[in-house]
Amino acid sequence: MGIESLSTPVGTVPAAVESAETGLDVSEVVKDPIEEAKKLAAWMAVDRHVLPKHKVIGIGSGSTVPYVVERIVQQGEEVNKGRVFIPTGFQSKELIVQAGLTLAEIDQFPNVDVTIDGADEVDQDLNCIKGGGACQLREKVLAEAAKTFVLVADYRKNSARLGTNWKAGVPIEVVPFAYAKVLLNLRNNLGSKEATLRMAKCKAGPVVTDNGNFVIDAPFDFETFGSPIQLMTQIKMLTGVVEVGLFCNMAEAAYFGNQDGSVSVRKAAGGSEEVRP
Ligand SMILES: O=C[C@H](O)[C@H](O)[C@H](O)COP(=O)(O)O
Repeated sequence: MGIESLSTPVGTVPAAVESAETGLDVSEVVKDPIEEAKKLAAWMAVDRHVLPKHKVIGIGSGSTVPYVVERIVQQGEEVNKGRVFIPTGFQSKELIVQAGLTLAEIDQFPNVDVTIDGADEVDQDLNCIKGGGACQLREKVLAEAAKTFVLVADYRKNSARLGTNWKAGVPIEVVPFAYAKVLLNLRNNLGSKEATLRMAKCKAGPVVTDNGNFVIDAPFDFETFGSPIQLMTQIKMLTGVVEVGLFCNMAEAAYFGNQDGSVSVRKAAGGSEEVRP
């Protein structure tokens, strides 16, 4: 296997890799610091929050979540055979199936023990922006259904205030026939002059979500992000909006993997810690 194939695509569980030249496992040699940070956060969150007593587990979306699944698999067949795993979209459904875990849907198990998910940016109060992968609707349903909702991310997502590093705006899922009206509302009434319909790559036309809807990305100024709950409410009130990628007062804890190998843990109840696994 060549070096160019070492990066872990979204949707796969990372595995050890072997150098064609030496026959040695080079996964420990070629390390991407951002991937390492994601893994650190994901593993620690699983170790602390996915306990043997937890039987219904929500699996989020994005490039950090494969490490969550990887760690859950490491807990062993015995504990996992008594569990069901609920996906937040196509990608996490594939992850669950490929890992040999038992897939279920939220309408079968509306009471979720714990959901672990990634984030695009998290503020000091654990409010976050999600939906960079257009999964925010199902993600919010699983976050809300869970007794415990936990965020995992690398250090780039750790901000004092939303809108600091994530400049793409708030992802908003809209019903297709209402997108133009909602765009006007966002630009003219809520001050998001740069709000745009998210266009697909490798497909002509817009991104279509797992629910058959469109996504608008709406940037807001720094001041507006000072009141994320108010902003979320205003956007959600626009008719045609299905869900807003602002998750406020939902997460119990957030884990951020750092470049130095430590993990910053922040809790909604207050308090933070720097842990070196
Ligand atoms: O729609 C996608 C999700 O909200 C992801 O959880 C979010 O974009 C973070 O993804 P990543 O772990 O790749 O940064």
